[in-house]
Amino acid sequence: MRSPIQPYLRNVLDGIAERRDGALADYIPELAGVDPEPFGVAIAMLDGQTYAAGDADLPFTIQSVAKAFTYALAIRERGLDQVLEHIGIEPSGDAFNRISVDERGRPANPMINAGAIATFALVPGETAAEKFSAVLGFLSACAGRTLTVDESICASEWGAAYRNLGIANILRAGDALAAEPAVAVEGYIRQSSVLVTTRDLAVMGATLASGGVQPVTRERVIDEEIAGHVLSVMTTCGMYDAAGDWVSAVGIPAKSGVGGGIVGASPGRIGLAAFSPRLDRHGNSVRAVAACERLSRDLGLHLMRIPEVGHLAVREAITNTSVENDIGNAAYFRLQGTIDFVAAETVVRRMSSESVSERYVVVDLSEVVEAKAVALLMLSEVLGAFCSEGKYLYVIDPSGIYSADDIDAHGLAGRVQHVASWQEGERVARERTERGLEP
Ligand SMILES: NC(=O)CC[C@H](N)C(=O)O
Repeated sequence: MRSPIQPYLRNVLDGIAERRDGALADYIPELAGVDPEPFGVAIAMLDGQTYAAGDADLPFTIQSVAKAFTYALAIRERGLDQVLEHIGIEPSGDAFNRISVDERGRPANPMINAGAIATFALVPGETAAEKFSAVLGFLSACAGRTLTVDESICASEWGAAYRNLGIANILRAGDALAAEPAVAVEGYIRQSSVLVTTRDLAVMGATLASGGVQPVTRERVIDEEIAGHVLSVMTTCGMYDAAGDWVSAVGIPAKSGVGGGIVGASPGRIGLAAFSPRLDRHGNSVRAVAACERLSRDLGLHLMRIPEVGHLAVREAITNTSVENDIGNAAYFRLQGTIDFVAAETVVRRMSSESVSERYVVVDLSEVVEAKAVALLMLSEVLGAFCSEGKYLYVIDPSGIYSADDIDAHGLAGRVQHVASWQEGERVARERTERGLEP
């Protein structure tokens, strides 16, 4: 059977393709000559499956989309504190090519040119080539294939790099650039000239969306903490002076480039990308912005419009049964899904609201996908209270959601037992009772 997703993406393109407003970036001579018509869109699931339509496999220069990834690399190599010493994380409200520095002389954020040049300077290596090779290696690791450079666009931008060299010189004069201006700008321009496809960008977005694991190679390229930080800065600064519009209309951490590409990373969900060369006055692709807006709306990806699923956390609860059930008069709580704070609140409210008359309490976690630390803490509190009432506690936990270590850490060692099934719980409970053991 054919997946409905590919035709859907085709439909997204068809609805936007007639838009021809916007203009090519012309301050880079070679970019002014690219074909303005291509239009591609792609999404990548966190297991590496991709869906694409239009010109999604056509290569174009990554330009400023690289900034988000080089920033991740610099943090991985230097640590967040050192990177924050050099580059702020406040939206500048200015165009991407302005010398936006804060009162400490740091570039306002890493997503504008000033901040990206300072970020590139922090990448390990002495020369532009050494630093660039680390960047190319990282971009390739995120894309899951070896990326290359468009040499003619690179040379063209380097030949007209007056503004970026000016920015770098001012940063260096203010002690805010950790390399010689020419080294930082040369490497930064090479990084901007890396060729990617829309599909590559979607996969790279998925790498950030998954918390740092490349979905195809399964390589962990950055820590979850770093991924979360980068996504935050993309949310507030990734679309330059259109960030406010972007967050309200699309609500997905993203980064655009003057090559016409936009990468988006919907945390824990998907990576997405769109590409078309004509740009709006902010330097963001007109059609790619429109495509991302449509995807966000149709696929329900807006960060501020998360469906509330916590109320489904308790799938089944059997308490205060007068009849003997399978496990000899046990209370049974079957949980499901991802248990975060909101879900755990429904669980503990349910467990503690009624006085549970049964002597055995079974908590079945076999359909729980993940439990956050706060959820285990809350569950442990309630189980601890059951314990003090003299109940026997059993956990069915085939995928190790509530490990022996967690149980220990919450002071319930020896009081909560893992069992494979209801039946095993009953057997263990009977044996203990027969041997006169306390719960
Ligand atoms: N916004 C962008 O994509 C700008 C990148 C481009 N290489 C520049 O520095 O001007």
